[in-house]
Amino acid sequence: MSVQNQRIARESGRKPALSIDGLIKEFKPSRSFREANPHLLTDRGTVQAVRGISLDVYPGEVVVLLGANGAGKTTTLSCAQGLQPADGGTLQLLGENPWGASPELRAQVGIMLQDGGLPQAIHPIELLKHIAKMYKNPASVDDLVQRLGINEFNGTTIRRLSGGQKQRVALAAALVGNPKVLFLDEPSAGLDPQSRTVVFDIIREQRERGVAIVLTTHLLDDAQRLADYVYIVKRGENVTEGTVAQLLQETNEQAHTVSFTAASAISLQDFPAHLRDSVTLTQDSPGQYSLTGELTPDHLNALTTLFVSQGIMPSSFTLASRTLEDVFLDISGRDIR
Ligand SMILES: Nc1ncnc2c1ncn2[C@@H]1O[C@H](COP(=O)(O)OP(=O)(O)OP(=O)(O)O)[C@@H](O)[C@H]1O
Repeated sequence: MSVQNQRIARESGRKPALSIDGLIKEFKPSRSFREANPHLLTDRGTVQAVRGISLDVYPGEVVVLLGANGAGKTTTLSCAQGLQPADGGTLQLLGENPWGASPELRAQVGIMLQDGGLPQAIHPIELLKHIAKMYKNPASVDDLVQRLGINEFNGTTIRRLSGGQKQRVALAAALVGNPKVLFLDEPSAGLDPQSRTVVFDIIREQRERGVAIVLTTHLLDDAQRLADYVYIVKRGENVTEGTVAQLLQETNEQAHTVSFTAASAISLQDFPAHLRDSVTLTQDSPGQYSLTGELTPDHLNALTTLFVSQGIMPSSFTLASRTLEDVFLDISGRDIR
């Protein structure tokens, strides 16, 4: 499905819970930054951290915003949450401009920040009960505490909690008000596998309830598992968008990887000449190989024929198609900037 058709399917007569159109956000950089990067400055001496990002989030879907460090994700979400004013473009959160939004609107929005943003000197359950009192129809604090295993560490103040424990409290705090829109900044960062599974289940339940969820993450495996729709941004601009299936299909339908472990040295020269062009063979670590590219059954046949002729029994052999991580690295570049 094309991006346009995908958009129509998502809209289907509904209004987005969050709509961002052409967001611009500028910062006044430090003097040293200005001197080192004059080419990045606007006429006003500012730097544009966000240069026209647009995105929509509909009720009952998980939208994942992906981008390298500094791409503008946090700035975009912070404008969408009404924490900073935009310098251009339009934002609508549940029909209102989030900057200067009414308390009624704020009560319908749950925010889980990257650094927790929680008061430090209080115990977790006391904090959650306190937050619950601010809402007319709060969620059950007991349920959240039980689901997220908060009892285990309630004897400790927030300041002394581990990173993963703080994350769990921050998620509970974002959910206490039964929000219609949920912002999750790196919700699974630092979580152990058990907590990660619980957090994923909770996110999916919120989606089933019709909550509009927007999240950022650098864990692309998590993004692939959770996302109904993905936006990829780079240097403050949209680069591409779509469902995970659509992004995988559009970028390179044919690409697969065979990973295998072989005790003997193997080279592409061992393959029939007509099968060498469309693939690459790399040795990722001693004896661990990846054959990547437009693989056909002939490539698999050539590989197993090679195993037979050289008496190799691979200790592992995996065929995988491209992942969201491959798409992201192709789009955002593989180098650190
Ligand atoms: N208050 C600020 N003053 C100056 N520059 C800022 C400010 N906030 C953000 N920036 C700059 O804006 C750009 C975008 O930052 P932002 O935090 O939105 O990126 P991000 O995509 O969330 O990155 P990360 O993945 O590292 O969290 C960066 O270059 C950052 O240095």
